[in-house]
Amino acid sequence: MSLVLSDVTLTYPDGDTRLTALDRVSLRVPPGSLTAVVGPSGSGKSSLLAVAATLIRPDSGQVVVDGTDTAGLAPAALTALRRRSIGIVFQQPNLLAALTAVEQLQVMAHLDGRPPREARARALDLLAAVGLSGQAGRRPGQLSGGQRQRVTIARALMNEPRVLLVDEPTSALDHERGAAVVELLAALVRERGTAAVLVTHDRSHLAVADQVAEVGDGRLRVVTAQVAAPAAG
Ligand SMILES: Nc1ncnc2c1ncn2[C@@H]1O[C@H](COP(=O)(O)OP(=O)(O)OP(=O)(O)O)[C@@H](O)[C@H]1O
Repeated sequence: MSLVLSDVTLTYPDGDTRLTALDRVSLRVPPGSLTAVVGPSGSGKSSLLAVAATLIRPDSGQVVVDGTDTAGLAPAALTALRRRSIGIVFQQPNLLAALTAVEQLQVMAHLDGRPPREARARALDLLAAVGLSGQAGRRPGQLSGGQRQRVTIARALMNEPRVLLVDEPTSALDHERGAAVVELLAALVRERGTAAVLVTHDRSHLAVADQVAEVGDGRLRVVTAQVAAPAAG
């Protein structure tokens, strides 16, 4: 199992008391599968992703990424695990304005200390995989919204993460382009054996998911579990 959350509780300070954002949440995401997370605004979806990304430590419960229990890790080890094993795609494509598409990906490999020549070849392959071979030399200002979001997905996959966390990647796109991005995401994670979690408000995206989890009042309920646990990874 690439990502396991067990009995995770997360609270935030709220005046004199605490607000429970996640209440004993458990979720298992196998390699090569996509789990969609849906729920109303304020139900805890982003909190769930932040905990899975090890950006926030829960009050209690366990977060296991690629077999490593993150609870006991010091900040430096946590950063290394995150860089190596977790890819994150945010709602808004946060690309660097001055860099071309291929350079956006190369930066990730550079941060991870990978050789530049190998990184460039891999970056070009990934851009081809997301349908952008012709746009590798373009800067964000020369790309459409859907193309920019594809670059962020390719970038998140650059260091071959075991876990990919995606927060509402299509909120800036029209329905058709949004559906294309989500279908591409599902195909990529299956092909690469990545365990992906996709937060979405668009129920039409649920059709491509292997597992659908619904959050409400901090609780999480897996409403469909069709995950056949592919052998890869
Ligand atoms: N840093 C914080 N401090 C205090 N409360 C917070 C903080 N972040 C989130 N919350 C609260 O925790 C709850 C869950 O928030 P979260 O952002 O996880 O929901 P969400 O489902 O992602 O919402 P949306 O769909 O609107 O993005 C909300 O009640 C929110 O107000």
